[in-house]
Amino acid sequence: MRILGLTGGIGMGKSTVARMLRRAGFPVFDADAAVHALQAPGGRALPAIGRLVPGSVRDGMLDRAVLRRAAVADRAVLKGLERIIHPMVRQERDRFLARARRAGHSWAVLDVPLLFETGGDRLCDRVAVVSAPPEVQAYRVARRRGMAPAEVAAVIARQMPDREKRRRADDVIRTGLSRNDTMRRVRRLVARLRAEDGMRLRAEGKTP
Ligand SMILES: CC(C)(COP(=O)(O)OP(=O)(O)OC[C@H]1O[C@@H](n2cnc3c(N)ncnc32)[C@H](O)[C@@H]1O)[C@@H](O)C(=O)NCCC(=O)NCCS
Ligand SMILES: Nc1ncnc2c1ncn2[C@@H]1O[C@H](COP(=O)(O)OP(=O)(O)OP(=O)(O)O)[C@@H](O)[C@H]1O
Repeated sequence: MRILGLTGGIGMGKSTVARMLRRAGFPVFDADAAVHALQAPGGRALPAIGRLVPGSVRDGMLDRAVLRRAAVADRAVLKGLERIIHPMVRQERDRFLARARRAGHSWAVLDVPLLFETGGDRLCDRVAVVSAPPEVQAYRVARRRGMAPAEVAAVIARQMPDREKRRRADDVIRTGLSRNDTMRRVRRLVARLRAEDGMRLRAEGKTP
C-alpha cells in the first residue's frame, strides 16, 4: 500500500479535496477530525488540556474558543497543546493505516494540516498540497469560522508558508477557482495515482 499525504494551510480547501478523494473510493485519515474526537466529551486529551489551560474544560466539555484564544496568544500554550495532541494523533493514524492495509487498498490518504511541520511527510510516498491565493484563503477562513482577522493571521503565521509547501509537493491542487475546476484537478490526481499503480504492477511482472 502507498501513502498519499494531503496538506495545505487553513482554509485552502483541503477538506473539500479530501471529501472528493473519499468519494473516489480512497480511505482518508482526517487529522482535524481525530483532534476533535480526542477533545470531545470523554476524549482522551481532555484531562491534560484542562491542566494546561485552566478554565478551558468545564463539566467535561472543552470550550474550543477559549483554548484557541489561549493558544494564539501564547506560543508556550500552543507548544504544550501540540505535545499532548500529536502523539495521540500519530497513534490514531497508525491504526488507520493498519486497517487500510488489511483491507487491501493500494493507496491510503493522510489529510493532515501540519504534515510537513510534524515530519509526517516522511511516511508518504507522495504529497499533494492544496493551495489558493492568499486573499482567497483569508476570505474563506473569515467567512466560515468567524475568526477575528488577527487570529487568522496568527494561525497562518504558525504554519509553513504556502510557497514552501508547494515547493516540497509532488502535486499541487489549486482550489482558487470553481468547485468544478477543483473536481477536475482531483480527477487528474486520481488518474496519476492509478497510473502509478499500473506501472508498479508491470514492474512486478503482474499486468493490471
Ligand atoms: C487550537 C485549536 C483548539 C483550535 O480549534 P478550532 O476549532 O478553532 O480549529 P480546528 O481544530 O478545526 O483547526 C482548524 C485549522 O487550524 C489550523 N491549526 C490547528 N492546530 C494548529 C497548530 N497547532 N499549528 C498551526 N495551525 C493549526 C489547521 O489549519 C487546522 O486545519 C485546535 O486546532 C487544536 O487543538 N490544535 C492543536 C492540535 C493540532 O496541532 N492540530 C493540527 C492537526 S495535527
Ligand atoms: N473551488 C473550491 N475548492 C475548494 N473549496 C472551496 C472552493 N470554493 C469555495 N470553497 C470553500 O472554501 C472553504 C474552505 O475549504 P475547506 O473546508 O475544504 O478548507 P480546509 O483547507 O480544510 O480548511 P481548514 O484548515 O480551515 O479546515 C469551504 O467553505 C469551501 O466550501
